[in-house]
Amino acid sequence: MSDEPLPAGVERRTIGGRERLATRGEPVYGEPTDGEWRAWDPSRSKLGAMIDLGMDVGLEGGERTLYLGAAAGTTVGHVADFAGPTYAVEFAPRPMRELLGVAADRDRLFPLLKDARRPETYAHVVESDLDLLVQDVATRGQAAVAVRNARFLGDDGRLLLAIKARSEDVTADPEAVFSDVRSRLSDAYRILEDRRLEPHHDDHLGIVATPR
Ligand SMILES: C[S@@+](CC[C@H](N)C(=O)[O-])C[C@H]1O[C@@H](n2cnc3c(N)ncnc32)[C@H](O)[C@@H]1O
Repeated sequence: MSDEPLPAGVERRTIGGRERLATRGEPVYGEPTDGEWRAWDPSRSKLGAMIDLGMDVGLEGGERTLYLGAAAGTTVGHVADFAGPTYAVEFAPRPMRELLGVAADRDRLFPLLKDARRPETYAHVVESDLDLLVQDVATRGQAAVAVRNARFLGDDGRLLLAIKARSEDVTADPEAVFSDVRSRLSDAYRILEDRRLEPHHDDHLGIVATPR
């Protein structure tokens, strides 16, 4: 838990007898609720973990957002509760079906069944000059995906990136993987902060960066 300011629309509230991160919206994954507020579980969300651990994510609320690796909408549902228009890219049809249900309750969430390695296939739909790019694809080549999608961010935009070490190389030392990712990202980004996401997620690195 930390004193970093939270984006408008994200609060620490007592739900179910303890203080938790929360956003206002329809429940998505059986999370505890209190009135309109629903708990944001950092152990099920890399972005939730980054915020809970006090990383300076630089969000204010209302950001125009591209989210890569949306899965069934656990995290992007929270993002769409506090952000502006939120484009959610996912390439697997099965989680996409659930994501469509999450979007049905959120008029700012736009699911796209697309491959994040091929941004040219959604560049005609997604706005440019975005405020925020969130990425959690957990597949090999995570840095390359972030670099390819930098084109959507405005000069002052933010990248909030989760890197899963085992997705790059199950046998490698996670610190060696993270060091390689930092170096590859430097083609397109300046890293502002990074930290490991334990105890919420083992062998993951959270990165806050801005375009070069
Ligand atoms: C760790 S899960 C994401 C969890 C999600 N971010 C959350 O917190 O709710 C990774 C997701 O990224 C998707 N994914 C992986 N590579 C992708 C790609 N190239 N394009 C689009 N989606 C991809 C996977 O299908 C999977 O659903």
